[in-house]
Amino acid sequence: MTAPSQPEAPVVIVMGVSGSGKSTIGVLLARDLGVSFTDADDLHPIANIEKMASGVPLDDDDRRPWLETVGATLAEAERAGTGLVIACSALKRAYRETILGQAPQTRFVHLHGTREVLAARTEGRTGHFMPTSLLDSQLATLEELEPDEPGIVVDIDRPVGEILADAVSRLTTGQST
Ligand SMILES: Nc1ncnc2c1ncn2[C@@H]1O[C@H](COP(=O)(O)OP(=O)(O)OP(=O)(O)O)[C@@H](O)[C@H]1O
Ligand SMILES: O=C(O)[C@H](O)[C@@H](O)[C@H](O)[C@H](O)CO
Repeated sequence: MTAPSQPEAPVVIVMGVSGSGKSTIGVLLARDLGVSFTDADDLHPIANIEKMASGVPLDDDDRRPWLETVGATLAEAERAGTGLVIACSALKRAYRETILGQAPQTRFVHLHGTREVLAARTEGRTGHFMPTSLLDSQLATLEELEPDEPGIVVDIDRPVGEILADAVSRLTTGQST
């Protein structure tokens, strides 16, 4: 499907479960699209970070104010015409709809991988608050990006450069899932 019109400065959420590469790909995607980058992990209330760090998954109530902040941040980028890439898990369709209610031009890049690849990635990093033990809850919560949602699904089982090139090319030609 081809989107009807593409804003010159895109507003994009790089989404997916913990360890899917949102921060890694998001910062590079922002660079290539010529817009700023924000990591939604930096928008979580401290209580949410402490909860995840202690091995307890967030629930809808924990995520609600955070998603409002993410949506408001994207809406401001839309209004100002600056564009923005945000790395944000956006695991459920209802969360994505909340964000679209605030920032309707948002497009999603869903970084998609198997549990095996995801576990290898989270186990391979150090100094991050999110324990690998929460991966199963992240996967159980995830509702994959569907064809009628605005965005693309990108396979993460390949080098960063390939993922990035695929995402840039499909976003800039207006492809959707
Ligand atoms: N394509 C890739 N190939 C190999 N390693 C990768 C790839 N993408 C990301 N990584 C590595 O996987 C780990 C997880 O990536 P990253 O931190 O970007 O994920 P994330 O989705 O932002 O995670 P979280 O949501 O938990 O913060 C990092 O150590 C990163 O360097
Ligand atoms: O919705 C959630 O449960 C959270 O956003 C998590 O996904 C983490 O913040 C992120 O993945 C960092 O590890």
